[in-house]
Amino acid sequence: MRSVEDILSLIGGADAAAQKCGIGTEAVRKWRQSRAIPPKHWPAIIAATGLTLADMPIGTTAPTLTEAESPMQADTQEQPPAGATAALVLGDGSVFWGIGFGARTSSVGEICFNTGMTGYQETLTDPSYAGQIITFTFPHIGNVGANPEDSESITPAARGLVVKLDITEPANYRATRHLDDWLKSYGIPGIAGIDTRALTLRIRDGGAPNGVLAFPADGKFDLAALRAQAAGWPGLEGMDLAKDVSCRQSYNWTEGLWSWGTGHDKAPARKHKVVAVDYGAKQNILRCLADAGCDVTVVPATATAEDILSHNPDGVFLSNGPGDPAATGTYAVPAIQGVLAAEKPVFGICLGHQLLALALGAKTYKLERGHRGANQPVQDMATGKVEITSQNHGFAVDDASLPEGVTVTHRSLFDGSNEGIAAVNKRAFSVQYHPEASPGPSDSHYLFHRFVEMIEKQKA
Ligand SMILES: NC(=O)CC[C@H](N)C(=O)O
Repeated sequence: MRSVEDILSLIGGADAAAQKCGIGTEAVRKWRQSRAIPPKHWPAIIAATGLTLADMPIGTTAPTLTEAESPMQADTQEQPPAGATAALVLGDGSVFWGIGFGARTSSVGEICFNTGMTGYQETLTDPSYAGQIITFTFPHIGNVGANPEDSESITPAARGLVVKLDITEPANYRATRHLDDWLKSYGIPGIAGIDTRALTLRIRDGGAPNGVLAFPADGKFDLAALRAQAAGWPGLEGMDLAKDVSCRQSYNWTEGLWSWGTGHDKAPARKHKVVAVDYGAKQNILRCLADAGCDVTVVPATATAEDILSHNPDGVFLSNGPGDPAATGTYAVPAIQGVLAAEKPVFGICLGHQLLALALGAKTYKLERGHRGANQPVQDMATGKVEITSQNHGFAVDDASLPEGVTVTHRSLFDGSNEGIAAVNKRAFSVQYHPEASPGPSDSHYLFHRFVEMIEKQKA
């Protein structure tokens, strides 16, 4: 990172800088005072100096955005500012200009934010992000590159990423690729130089907007068309995406958890037959099940109760996945009801939790703002203990709709929403958060053992 003074001298002084950025010298005085240059001016500075995003002075204290300074104001300009190569265009017409990376293409989806400080590769490959463009609030994205071991799926489902700083050269011994190169190979576009703090505040206050991330190969932006595309996207509500990201055929899972030195271990003795319904399963869930002694057969999202029961499972696992649970429920609910009627122990995570709730007769709804990050506190209602959890969901189970015999086992300490249920007279439970979090807190690993204990009791 360069200092403001350094940059001003490269440009030829405060007056030249003010002119290049189309602002007054008073504004440049503010840069000096705060020792930071607001991101909206970075493209012009980069164009004038040949520096990179990594050189931009971000300051040591978080800047307070006043109305006048808000990048949202400046970024509604119709022409790309000097140096801008990509744009994030929201359904309400606002435009954030920035610098593109990854694949030169454009994609449309819901713009959400994730507050995790680690695990961008796991996040980008979590199939539950299908249909979404992820804003990372943590600024150092790309610093550990990408590697073949940390993916949660074979093909990433996220539609794009929005970051503050340019992605740097990887600095980690496990890195085998630069994140930019990795993104290109999967056709995922990214945009840097965005004031992610301002964008996140906007999502927090106004809900997750739909938008287009455009990084056109020819450098041309048809804003009217991009605005129409963003506004015309139907949104995640009512959208079934699980069957798009699910496996097409059943298969057996054998890999265990990752450890230093040995990588992904082979799973220990497999004592219980578990069928995992793949609505977009994160692979570390399958590893956790295998590690807990389960012989896992993964079946497609559209598997019927008959298909599932034909494997003669000791227990059935319902995976996480993208989209609106109510939409996926049209085929998943009858299958889960059939499994419950056969009195098989059931464990669900995230979308699997929502689908179990629907199968038990409850309802789900879209959260005003989703939970996405690795530091989400959840209370276990039975013990009063607080778990720090990893989460990624935009829908939730409506407590008020839970039928008799279904209890709330966990609750979010952020907004009080439902984080877990158990069906008292059936061997079925589920959580909204991700106990397999990789990387992330491991407070909730006990849930995999709870599932195995449930299976053992049923077998005894
Ligand atoms: N991670 C998940 O399984 C997400 C579930 C669901 N698609 C939601 O957003 O709430």
